Amino acid sequence: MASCRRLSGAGLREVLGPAQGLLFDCDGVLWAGERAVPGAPELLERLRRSGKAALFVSNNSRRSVAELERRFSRLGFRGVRAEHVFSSALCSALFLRQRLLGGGGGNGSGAGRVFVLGGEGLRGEVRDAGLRLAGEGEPAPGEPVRAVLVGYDDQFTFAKLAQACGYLRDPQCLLVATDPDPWHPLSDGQRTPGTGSLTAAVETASGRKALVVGKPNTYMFDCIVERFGVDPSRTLMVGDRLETDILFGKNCGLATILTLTGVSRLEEAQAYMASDSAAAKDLVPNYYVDSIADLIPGLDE
Ligand SMILES: Cc1ncc(COP(=O)(O)O)c(C=O)c1O
Ligand SMILES: [Mg+2]
Repeated sequence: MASCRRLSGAGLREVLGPAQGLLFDCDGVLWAGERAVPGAPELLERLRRSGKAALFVSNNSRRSVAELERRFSRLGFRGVRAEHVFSSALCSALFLRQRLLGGGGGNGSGAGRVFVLGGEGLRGEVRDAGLRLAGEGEPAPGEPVRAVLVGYDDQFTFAKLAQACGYLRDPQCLLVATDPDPWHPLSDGQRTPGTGSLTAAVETASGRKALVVGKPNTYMFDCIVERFGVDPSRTLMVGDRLETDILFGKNCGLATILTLTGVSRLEEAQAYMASDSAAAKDLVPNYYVDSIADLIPGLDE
């Protein structure tokens, strides 16, 4: 059972030594806004030197993985390539390709279109997966919209909501959401709405329930396993949000580490641990650290 133990001293080597690799959430773990967490770039460098894999799983659907690769580099993380990054934008596009094209490639003709609530980063991933977007390209009379994809859309409007609901009257039209995140912290202590809040609006207005691709759903891990041979028993999940990252780790059979540089507080993890509910226990991390820089002493020189 998860025990929410501080990871320090000899415990660091005990836990990191046998690990083949680590999965890192991004926002709140590696960086906050435009600022890298102090020591995080050095940790990744040390992991590389120790021969341990580092892969990245983010619920942020704003950017394409190509943009995320540039962000890593801009914030001082060296050697992170796009193929190491599994964002909810990329994985939602892969999920839709599987559902609408049966996993095959092609130009998406005949699969119907996808109505995307989201920005250019998300739209680009859907196009790159070989799917066609509603409202783009050659008009094909009568071509149905086969899926509504809800992502982070800072241009969300009543008109778009109404349009999505129109498509969802067709029971064949899928309702898919990139991630369940309700809100995100801003640097001034305020909060900004996340995709989960937009998805709730679409669910309420359409009477449908969305398939949510991002963490805590295990789909991202399925994508990772398909691309890289990952052994869950030798992989650690590091995250800052209990309800997404830590539950994702638990759902995938990974040991989990909560870092306190982001959304969730230690007291919340302790409250879940003290709860009688079995579901609450799934949100308790195995370990916690103040910052991922605290992992550095557990690695060989
Ligand atoms: C729009 C959006 N979605 C999701 C996230 C969460 O991303 P991650 O899973 O990397 O913490 C953020 C973080 O700031 C965000 O701004
Ligand atoms: Mg995070």
